[in-house]
Amino acid sequence: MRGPLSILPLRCRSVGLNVRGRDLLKDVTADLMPGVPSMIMGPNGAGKSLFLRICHGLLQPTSGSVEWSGPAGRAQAMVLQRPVLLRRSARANVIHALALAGAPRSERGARADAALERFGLGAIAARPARLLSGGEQQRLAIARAWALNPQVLFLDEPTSALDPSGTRAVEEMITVIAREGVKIVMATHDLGQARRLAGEVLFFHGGRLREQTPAPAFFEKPQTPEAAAFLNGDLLW
Ligand SMILES: Nc1ncnc2c1ncn2[C@@H]1O[C@H](COP(=O)(O)OP(=O)(O)OP(=O)(O)O)[C@@H](O)[C@H]1O
Repeated sequence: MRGPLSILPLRCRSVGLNVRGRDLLKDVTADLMPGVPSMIMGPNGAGKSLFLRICHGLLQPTSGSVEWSGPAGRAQAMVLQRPVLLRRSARANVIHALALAGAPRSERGARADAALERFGLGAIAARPARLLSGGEQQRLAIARAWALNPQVLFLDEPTSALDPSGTRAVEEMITVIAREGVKIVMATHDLGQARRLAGEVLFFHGGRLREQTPAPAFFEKPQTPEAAAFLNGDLLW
């Protein structure tokens, strides 16, 4: 774990999100602990993205509470499915994020270079970020988030728009980052990907957390019929 004080566990208690009378999330209670990657799984519309957004602080729940164990401010970051990149070079995108995070001006260039090199992106540093391929853009967005030294990194379906080689490259980055001690919390509905990356699975269906289970047990013997149907390819929403 980086930094002296861990912001984990993240404690979600009876979290609900009701929009115009509809429960998009209901009674979600979970602890996100330091350690292995947590995969947020479930069919389309299950509430995975909403849960991540609430954990990250982009959305406020309408009931319940979400509490970090320490000052979380800049110690947690999120990468979206389609990352937002500025109309600047790849390197300038990382430098801009470091500036927003308050990194001293004198350090930004070196830290940006280190982040790009760390993930094999040195060759694209000077290229306009918006003209990179989808896979390169996603890797840049993850490198940019990593450059901020987060303790927790939320990823919302980071490979859903990528081809197999782009997906593999992103998964390799995520594995490296997780091994460094950064807590990964990631939504995916790609079963193969979840098997490759998950330490535990939080399975959502219909806005509810149906189970939170260590990955091997989830894939071998899920606790709920909905998760079993999902693993079988029979649960589409
Ligand atoms: N701002 C909103 N207002 C109303 N409904 C919303 C809003 N955002 C999401 N929803 C609905 O909430 C449900 C859960 O959405 P969410 O994006 O969390 O699903 P998901 O599990 O991430 O699905 P997918 O795998 O398709 O991305 C969906 O039915 C969605 O249409």
